[in-house]
Amino acid sequence: MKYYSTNKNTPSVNLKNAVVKGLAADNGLFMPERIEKFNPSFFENIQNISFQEIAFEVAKNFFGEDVEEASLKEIVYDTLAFDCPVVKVADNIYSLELFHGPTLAFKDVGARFMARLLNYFLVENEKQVHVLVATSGDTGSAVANGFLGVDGIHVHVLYPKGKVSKIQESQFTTLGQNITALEIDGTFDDCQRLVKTAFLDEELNKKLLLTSANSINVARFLPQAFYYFNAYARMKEQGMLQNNELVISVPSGNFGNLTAGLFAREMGLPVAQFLAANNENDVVYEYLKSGEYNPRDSVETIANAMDVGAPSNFARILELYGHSHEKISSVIKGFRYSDEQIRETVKNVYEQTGYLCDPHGACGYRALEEFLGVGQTGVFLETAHPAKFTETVEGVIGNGNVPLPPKLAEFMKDERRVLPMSIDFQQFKEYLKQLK
Ligand SMILES: N[C@@H](CCOP(=O)(O)O)C(=O)O
Repeated sequence: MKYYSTNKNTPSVNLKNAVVKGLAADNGLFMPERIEKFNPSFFENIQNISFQEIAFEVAKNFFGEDVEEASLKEIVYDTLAFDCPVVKVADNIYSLELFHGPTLAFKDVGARFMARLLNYFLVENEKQVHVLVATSGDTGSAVANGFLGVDGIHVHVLYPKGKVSKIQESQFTTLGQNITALEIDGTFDDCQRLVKTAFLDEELNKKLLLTSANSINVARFLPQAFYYFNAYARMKEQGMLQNNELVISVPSGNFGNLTAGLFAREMGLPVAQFLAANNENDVVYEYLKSGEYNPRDSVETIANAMDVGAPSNFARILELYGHSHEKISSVIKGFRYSDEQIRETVKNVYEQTGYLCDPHGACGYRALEEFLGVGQTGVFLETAHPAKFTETVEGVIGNGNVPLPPKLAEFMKDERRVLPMSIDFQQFKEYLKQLK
């Protein structure tokens, strides 16, 4: 399969190149040249198929021509060493819990898959690979953990100083080994700008093998489609759909997660409607309403992983629907919530149902509550474990007792080690130039 750039100013590449380069040479995002539809019979029996089997079928659609079947199967099965269950929260509202992986956030699926696929492609490669990753909270830890201790790969995590939760920060600043945390005096968008500029810098690219592990990278982004298929299967299996239309609500920041859902729909997954639930970083929300897209600097919110002012994957959404505002705004409905509304939702859902949402999941839940009509069933993506946001969540539910899962407590033990850096690209470049 060939991958072309959304900017269409550079030749298409094969999967290996798309994964190893991350970003296209013309600053566009790679898109697969085809999206294969499943035969409708696949969905008739999907409830009888396991998560790993479903994921393997989806993976074959994208990667089957470029990765040997047995290896692809091993990569998929090894990636999904944990479950992504669907649980009932309220009448017709379900949570797709994506926080049962090693770093307790949805990024574990894509990051683990990418780490394994990169390893498959680089087996013969002698050169050290430098993975540059910008994070507003969750990607950094998932990528750091996915690549921890992997020979020949060094991960550099850029995160905005003071703008991620304490636990999120400890998850990528305490690991040491082949993981370096760069504390950037700016926003997530500044971090993303620095890494994208590095990918396009000729001098750096002559010297170093640089790649991205953000959802820019197709190997990080496409596997996120796995859990949409599995959610449908498990809901069907447990009689949660009852012939109702399925509405999926996605807390959205860089829009990789929602875009993966759109790809799943293009492959035939029966989804009636997607909801994009934003915090106050609402550039896509505005686009959906008006057709005007004006990226701008992000603002800080309590749903910090979604503090993105220039979402990378918007380019893929435009491409998927031929840049038609009409099509995009019919498939995706936008919702936007203030910090106050997010707190209110965490509290109300907890008091009314006993379910504790994290601030991002709360946006997803609220969008469903506002949108769902008769004959529809909704599922929201619970993108991270609420304990990753104890500072916020405990204050809201008035209960200083959100138990810290042992996996998270482990990260809090070690010493935090960071390299402070400004948003000046030259400083970042000097740092990269001294690497081997
Ligand atoms: N929400 C992210 C921001 C980066 O998104 P990605 O999906 O492109 O890696 C985070 O938590 O870091």
